[in-house]
Amino acid sequence: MLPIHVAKFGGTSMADAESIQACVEVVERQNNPSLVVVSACAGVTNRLVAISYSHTQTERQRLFDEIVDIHCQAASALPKENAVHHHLAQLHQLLHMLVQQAPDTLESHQRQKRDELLSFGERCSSRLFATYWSQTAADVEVADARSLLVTNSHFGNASPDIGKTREHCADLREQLSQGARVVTQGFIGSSEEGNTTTLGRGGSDYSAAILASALDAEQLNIWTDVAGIYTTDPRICSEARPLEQISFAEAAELATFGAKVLHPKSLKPAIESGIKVFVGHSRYPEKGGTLILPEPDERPSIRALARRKNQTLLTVNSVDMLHATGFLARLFDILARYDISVDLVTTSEVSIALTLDEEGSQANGLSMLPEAMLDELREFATVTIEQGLSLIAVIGNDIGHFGDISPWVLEAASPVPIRLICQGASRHNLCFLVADEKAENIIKKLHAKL
Ligand SMILES: Nc1ncnc2c1ncn2[C@@H]1O[C@H](COP(=O)(O)OP(=O)(O)O)[C@@H](O)[C@H]1O
Ligand SMILES: N[C@@H](CC(=O)OP(=O)(O)O)C(=O)O
Repeated sequence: MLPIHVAKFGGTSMADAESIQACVEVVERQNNPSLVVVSACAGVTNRLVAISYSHTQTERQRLFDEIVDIHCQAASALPKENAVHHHLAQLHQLLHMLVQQAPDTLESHQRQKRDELLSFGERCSSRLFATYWSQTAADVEVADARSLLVTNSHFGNASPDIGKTREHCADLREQLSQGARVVTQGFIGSSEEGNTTTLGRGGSDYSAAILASALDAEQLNIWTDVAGIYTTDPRICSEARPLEQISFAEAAELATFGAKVLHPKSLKPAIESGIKVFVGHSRYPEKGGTLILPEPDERPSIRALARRKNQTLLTVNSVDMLHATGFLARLFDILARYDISVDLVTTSEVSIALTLDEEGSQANGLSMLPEAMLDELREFATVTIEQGLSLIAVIGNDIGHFGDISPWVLEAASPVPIRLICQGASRHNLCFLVADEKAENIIKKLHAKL
């Protein structure tokens, strides 16, 4: 019996009938028993998020109609009499009931209901994938991820319970080893109380990694719309090159600093379980891809560049900070209470500058700078907010330990002012902030020297 593989297909690979059929071919070409984990069809989750924040019924109905259209398009290559049309109609009916409800006023209820709403994207796409698959193969089943992946009740950004998930995956492991073809949903899980949860935007990679670990899989294959991890986002720089290999640590840094191709959390379960991760193109699997390994053959000092747009720089200035203890603890406590995660930090005698990831929060419809939080900060400090910044990360190995790359960065950025620069906390990156509109050009200049 060959070891189990997990194949994850992202929203771009699930965009329409033709793309889904290409994914089925990819899976059918694999020799190993594979669990397929799918994301919602491209554009569906964004619309579901928009529904959950929209206060007008007309807007909600319009978004719902667009979702139905996306699914009908995706099902268009299936015979009219196929049961999937009936299944989709049932799911759409359930979704419509949620769409018609006015948004809840209680934030905690709202979060729980939002996760229920967001789950429909993957619930529909998994059904579509399984149906296309069953056109060419027997014994295709859909496993509800909510009976496999157990999480806490942190709706919108739930954390997995690895032990319980493992227990819940025992039957699935058996089924796969007996040759069953199983499709499940990425992104969604269930709390112990049985409520639907989601793992955060882009979380299907994370689901796939958690399930791969729970199934003792040998390899996790992430199939997307690019032939692997590139030296930088090929949409920014046409000169970007695919990387044959990259280390877990470098890939994690790339993902954290904006390379959408991989979810930042997805590597942890893979590292812990020693699972190899491969990233490839679902339309052109023959192009090869990137293997993420603990020890790649080469460890160049600069491997790749990443960019995260829409960064907010918060500068908190207070003379109380001078020689004071507990100041940072107080500041971070306030941020944590408002669920704000901090990225880069620099400090001086009386001020601290930190970046907050606005793009990620906006994708979830959240405000990055709630007034109540700013009021609490203003009780003991002056607060300055700068927006419209891009974080550029230079990623590699032993950065700052053997030779200094900052002159190279400063030269590429010049004459654009650098608002903040961070190096030293990790051997794998150097990060800096510049105005959003200047970032692409700087990346191209830096990339030309890679
Ligand atoms: N370093 C990188 N290498 C490859 N792709 C990258 C990189 N940085 C950003 N990307 C972007 O990530 C996209 C794939 O991620 P995403 O759109 O989330 O795919 P999926 O729908 O498969 O989850 C690519 O189209 C590419 O533009
Ligand atoms: N559908 C979810 C989960 C996901 O991972 O999607 P994708 O694989 O298309 O990034 C989202 O859009 O957030």
